[in-house]
Amino acid sequence: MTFIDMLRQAAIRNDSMLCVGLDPDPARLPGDWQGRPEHILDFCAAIVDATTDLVCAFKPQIAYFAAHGAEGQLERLIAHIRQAAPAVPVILDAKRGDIGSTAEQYAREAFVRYGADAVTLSPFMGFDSVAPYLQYPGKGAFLLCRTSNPGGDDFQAQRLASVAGEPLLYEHIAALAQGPWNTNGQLGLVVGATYPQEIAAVRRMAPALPLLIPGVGAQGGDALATVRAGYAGPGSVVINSSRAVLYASAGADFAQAARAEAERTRALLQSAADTQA
Ligand SMILES: O=c1ccn([C@@H]2O[C@H](COP(=O)(O)O)[C@@H](O)[C@H]2O)c(=O)[nH]1
Repeated sequence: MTFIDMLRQAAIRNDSMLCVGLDPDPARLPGDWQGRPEHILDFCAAIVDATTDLVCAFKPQIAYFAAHGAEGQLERLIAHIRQAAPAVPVILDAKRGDIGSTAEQYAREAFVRYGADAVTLSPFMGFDSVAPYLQYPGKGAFLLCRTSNPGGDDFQAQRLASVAGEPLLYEHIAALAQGPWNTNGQLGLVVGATYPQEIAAVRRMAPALPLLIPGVGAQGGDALATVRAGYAGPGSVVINSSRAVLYASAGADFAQAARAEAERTRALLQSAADTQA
């Protein structure tokens, strides 16, 4: 089954557009695990177990594992998700972008070593830096388009005088992903919940692409405006929340608190979709 099909089916089955982001910071682990990176897997597995029926995807952020020499724990975590939630896709947030020969290795890392269903990529180095990921049939690739951080303005909001119609850079990326770059229907776009107007603009340009939307929760993005701007049916938006779910409680009840926060966020997002329908 392709990533796109898996995402749509998980969204329908769990009635959810929520993606729980797995960004385990050892300094914020609960109780006795605090400051102990060897418990990253224990922590993330407990979060996964508490939320499997509430999400359309899980998104581990590779930096939180690699920074602590915990790549082995990331491998075991993804294997755990396969067992605990076989129908929920895994999006590896790696934001890779390099020349083709190196990209081949990064693609192998994401899809063979970790067995992820989709990966995040920077399109900055052009199509040949993206193409190696498209050699894996059915796997997904989300291109950074209009990121959630304020510094995204520095490049993404600049006008491209060299392209007909003078689009902004992020609009150009959306047009490429919707059109010539999407050779096998594997691409999606990353658009921040902190910029709902830009989500709407991207949705107009790319009506069929899945949008990975971080920025609700800890970054303060407007969840309702996000859904209204981007939702186009099950699997069309993957709205990520990491810290707000992971660290809902620092105590022994951390997994229950994560579930409660995930339930609250899922319901909020669904309410916006329901009022739109
Ligand atoms: O534009 C982007 C792209 C990726 N991210 C990633 O999403 C999560 C957000 O975490 P929160 O704790 O919910 O703020 C994190 O892994 C980022 O690396 C993003 O925030 N913005």
